[in-house]
Amino acid sequence: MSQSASAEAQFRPKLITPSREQLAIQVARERTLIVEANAGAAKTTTLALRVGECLARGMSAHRMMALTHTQPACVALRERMAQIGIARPVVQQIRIQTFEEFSAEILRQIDDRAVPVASENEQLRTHFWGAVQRVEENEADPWRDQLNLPAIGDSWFVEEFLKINARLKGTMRDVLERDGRSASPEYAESIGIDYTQLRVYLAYERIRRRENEDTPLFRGAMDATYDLARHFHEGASAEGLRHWPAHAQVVLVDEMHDLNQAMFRVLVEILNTTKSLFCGMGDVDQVVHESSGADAVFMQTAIADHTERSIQRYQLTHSFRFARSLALRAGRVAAKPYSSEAAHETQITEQTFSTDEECAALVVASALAWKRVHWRKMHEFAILLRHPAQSVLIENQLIEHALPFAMNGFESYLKRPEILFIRGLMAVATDNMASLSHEDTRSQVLGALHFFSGTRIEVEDRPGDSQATLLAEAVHAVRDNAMFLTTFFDNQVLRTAPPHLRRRLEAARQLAATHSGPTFLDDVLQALDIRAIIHEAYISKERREEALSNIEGLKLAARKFQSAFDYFHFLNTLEEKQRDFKDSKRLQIASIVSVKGLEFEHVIVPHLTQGAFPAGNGTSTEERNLLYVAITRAKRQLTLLAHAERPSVFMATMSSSRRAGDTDRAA
Ligand SMILES: Nc1ncnc2c1ncn2[C@@H]1O[C@H](COP(=O)(O)OP(=O)(O)OP(=O)(O)O)[C@@H](O)[C@H]1O
Repeated sequence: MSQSASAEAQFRPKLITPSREQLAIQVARERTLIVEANAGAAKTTTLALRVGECLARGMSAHRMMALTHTQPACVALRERMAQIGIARPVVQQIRIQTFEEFSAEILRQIDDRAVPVASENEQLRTHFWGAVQRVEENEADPWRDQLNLPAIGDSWFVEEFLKINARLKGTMRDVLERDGRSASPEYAESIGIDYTQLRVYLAYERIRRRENEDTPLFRGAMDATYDLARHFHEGASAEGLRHWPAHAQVVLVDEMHDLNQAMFRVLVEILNTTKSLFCGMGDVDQVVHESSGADAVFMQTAIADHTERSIQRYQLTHSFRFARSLALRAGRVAAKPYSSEAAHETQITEQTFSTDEECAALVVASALAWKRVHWRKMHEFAILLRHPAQSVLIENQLIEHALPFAMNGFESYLKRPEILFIRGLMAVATDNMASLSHEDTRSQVLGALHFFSGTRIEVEDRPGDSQATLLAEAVHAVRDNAMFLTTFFDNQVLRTAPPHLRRRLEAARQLAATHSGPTFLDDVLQALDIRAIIHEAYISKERREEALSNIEGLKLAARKFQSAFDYFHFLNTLEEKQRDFKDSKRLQIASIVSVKGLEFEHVIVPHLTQGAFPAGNGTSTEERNLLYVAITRAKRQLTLLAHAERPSVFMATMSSSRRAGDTDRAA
């Protein structure tokens, strides 16, 4: 096959020599290809090779299109095409878009007016609180007694809502499954969500879609794909739409494993209305967006089931990103054949720890060792975490060792609401805003004070204004003037906090204003009864535990300073300094999900403890896929840190015959 495919190929790439697997895909004559590829096995590059081949055979770039999930993926695909020798002006003619951009472009011809895009979650929050208000005021709801509406500012509820919103739209479940049924608690349960959340979702969608008019009021992330998919689902046709790719000859989809129902519905419409050659690339073991409806099923028979096409399957099994040592482990995790054609080595190191402090110390030692050799390339060192709370001790130690870092996928623990709440309280108690010098930090602190104390903002002469509007104004005010925080605390927080909480807030403020010394922070937290505050503020057990670990981390770090004030001032200076560092000088602390598709020279995966990673008792597919994504980001070095007594079951999965502490070098 390799010789004939090679002889048949009319496109000769620059810089690389395609492997046998790549060549087979490059020249394949079948109309509908699905390529199952391993991580780092050159999906993007091979799509570029196929484009090169189609161009060499006389097809026009104007009639080619590629759909991806993210902007960086579009850029990467264009870059890869140029790298292998497709002229840049030709690359520019190819329609390469995210599903969302494509859908938005098509909808512009369908909408009867321009629809604003709400790109920030902050913008959606206002509509979200509007939806909560609607549900609250709806006396006609027969299941009203089953509602459990959030207090204004409950960021956990908003966060959950945003996830549910993404999931219901990604899976289109409410569109596909309601079928005339009423939105009852029973129905909510059948689609796996809480009744209150369902009600809020429906109210939110009514606001967004102007009580179900055709053209919505606004679109949030992924709403264009959902709206277009619904448009087709309701029977509308793509015919006659000016920017519809009716004449497309080549249609490509990268990261096909991340397709959800809404994207798939749009893709089906393209496949059914064109005579195009289709090639979709994906890795079923990289599905980690199940929560927004991503489903490997769309790489299986779905296309054959919904179009007239029959599918031909190909594979890409050799990694070019990392060497055989890691390919073997990745293959064991995903239970599939995996080899490597990388020209470099990948070193794998396994170490054990007995306490979380020890684990953090190993991470930092590894980062320092990397820095000694590669100080210019700190951004190529990535610490990949399964849970946000795992960053606490690591951040503390990185700060101690003056190692700058950037966070990806979640906030630094010092920016999480419970810590901001304490920082705000301290600043107010001492009437000194010097530790909150940045306006962003101040506005986050105000939000945290508001949230944890359950404040209901009241402004004279404006009884009709919504809480969301008043809060937004308060945030605006504190950005301009730091001292506004004290005004807000006195006039809003203390005035409306329930009596038991007000007493505790006043006691903590008093203590903070008059005491100092090593036990100072512990005493203030005790006066506050921070446990009770966290318990009241968060509904989820997981979130409460995470908040308490964040507080413990804060206490530990503050103990190393003369007083907690010194620590908060130190933090402030550090925040200022971190802003000055170029991204290339900062190592990365990231959630695994946020680094999909990226690669780093050195990846470290700490906290491989049974119960932490995999979380809970199980080894669900999602946990396994997360591990797979994490380890396959490494190019030259992978460090795995496992608990000495309770190692993650994944350690055994990955290395059948290795002992902990072994260092493995293989080409
Ligand atoms: N034939 C080849 N010879 C050498 N290197 C190659 C070849 N094909 C691709 N590569 C290199 O392999 C690396 C990984 O390729 P690519 O990014 O396309 O993988 P991917 O499958 O899209 O990754 P992921 O699974 O993370 O999304 C790139 O650095 C690319 O330049």
